[in-house]
Amino acid sequence: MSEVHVAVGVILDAQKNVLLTRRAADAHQGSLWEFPGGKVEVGESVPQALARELREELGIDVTAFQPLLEIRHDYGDKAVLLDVYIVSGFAGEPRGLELQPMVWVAAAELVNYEFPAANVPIVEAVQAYLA
Ligand SMILES: Nc1nc2c([nH]c(=O)n2[C@H]2C[C@H](O)[C@@H](COP(=O)(O)OP(=O)(O)OP(=O)(O)O)O2)c(=O)[nH]1
Ligand SMILES: [Mg+2]
Repeated sequence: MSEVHVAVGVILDAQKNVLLTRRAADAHQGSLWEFPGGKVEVGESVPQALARELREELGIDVTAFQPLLEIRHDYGDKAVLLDVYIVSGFAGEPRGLELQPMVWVAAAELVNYEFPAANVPIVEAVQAYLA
C-alpha cells in the first residue's frame, strides 16, 4: 500500500496554547481531533503543503515554523507519513473555513482530547517541546 504524506502543523499562540481542529465525521479517522494540515501534493515541498493547507483550512499565513518530528503509522486501511512542524508564527486569525470545530488548548489539556492513534507521539513531543 502506498503511503500518504501529510504536512501537519502544531500551531502555537503567544500563550503557548495549541490549536486543534476536529475531523469531519465522514473523513478517514473521522470525528477525532487533529492538528491542522493535509496531504502533500505532487510537486510541492512539505513546507509548501503546510502553508497551503493552513491557508485553506484556517485562513492564516505561516510566518515561522520548524520541524518537530516525523511519524509513520499504518492504520490498516491507510498508511501515513506525518511530517509535523511547530508553527510559532502566523498572520491572520485562524477560523474553521471548512466549518470544522476548533479549540485552543494548553499543553497539559491535550490528554483530554481524542486523537488518531498516530498522534500519541505528537502529543508527547509537543508537551516535551513546551515543558
Ligand atoms: N491533518 C492531520 N492528519 C492526520 C493527523 N493524524 C493522522 O493520523 N492524520 C491522518 C488522517 C488522514 O488519513 C491524513 C490526513 O489527510 P486528510 O484527508 O485530512 O488530508 P487533506 O486535509 O488534504 O484532506 P482532503 O483534501 O483529502 O479532504 O493524515 C493529524 O493530527 N492531522
Ligand atoms: Mg486536512
